[in-house]
Amino acid sequence: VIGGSVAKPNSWPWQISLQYQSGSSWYHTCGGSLVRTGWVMTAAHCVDSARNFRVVLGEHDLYVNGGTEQVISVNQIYIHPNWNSNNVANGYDIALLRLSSSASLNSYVQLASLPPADQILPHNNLCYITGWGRTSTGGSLSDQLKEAYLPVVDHNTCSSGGWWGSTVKTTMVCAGGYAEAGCNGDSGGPLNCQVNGNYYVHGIASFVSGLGCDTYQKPTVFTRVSAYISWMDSVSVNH
Ligand SMILES: CC(C)c1ccc(NC(=O)[C@@H]2CCCN2C(=O)[C@H](CCCC[NH3+])NC(=O)C(F)(F)F)cc1
Repeated sequence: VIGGSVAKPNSWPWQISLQYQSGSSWYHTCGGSLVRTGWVMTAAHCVDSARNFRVVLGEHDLYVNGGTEQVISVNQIYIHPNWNSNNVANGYDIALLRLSSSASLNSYVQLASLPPADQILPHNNLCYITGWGRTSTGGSLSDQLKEAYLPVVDHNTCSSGGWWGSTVKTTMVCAGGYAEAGCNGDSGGPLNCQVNGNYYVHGIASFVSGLGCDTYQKPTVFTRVSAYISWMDSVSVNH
């Protein structure tokens, strides 16, 4: 996350850290959201490599054991069937992770609220991106979970010339401030949007400009969660 600030610990209790094993160590690679006690929602591009993954819930500082963490291994990965790892602009950058055991819900670990199917937020709707991603383009990951104010940029604006053009589809949500943005390592994490006073996860961090995370008129692009409610229901009801 570029800009914004360190979040109050566990104030986004559905946020998870997705980690992969290399040797005997584990590394943060992406964010994600707990959507059922046994299911995590993340980006397809986070899990389309043959790696061993685990999920850390109730996390704040990646390098400090705060005593609220729950570490659970990933049993099964369900990537959207239409996902094409060679073309993130096609969309479908969404995956569901089946956990090997159920998370215990408490004040540090809670389920995300998902929007109703097909809900589209208005321009400038209040949203926050959260994550442990790079804090500057090419910089290092954040030790502690960060949050940044990222208002919605409607499709009309986001897909216009000089902005993302036709790279952005209606199955995506754009959000961006001027100094604030998602960055590498925030992938898969939530865009937390306030609707009638409550926060809903409306986006899954998908891509930013290859020229830099906070490039002018290239807001952060998220998978639009409300476009995939039926797919998620079909996966979880059948597995
Ligand atoms: C032209 C279009 C298809 C396109 C647009 C932007 C990109 N951006 C990128 O590839 C930049 C550079 C480093 C990783 N990155 C990203 O945008 C990565 C992964 C993208 C998945 C594609 N492999 N995503 C993120 O950093 C984010 F925003 F989710 F936190 C790639 C392709």
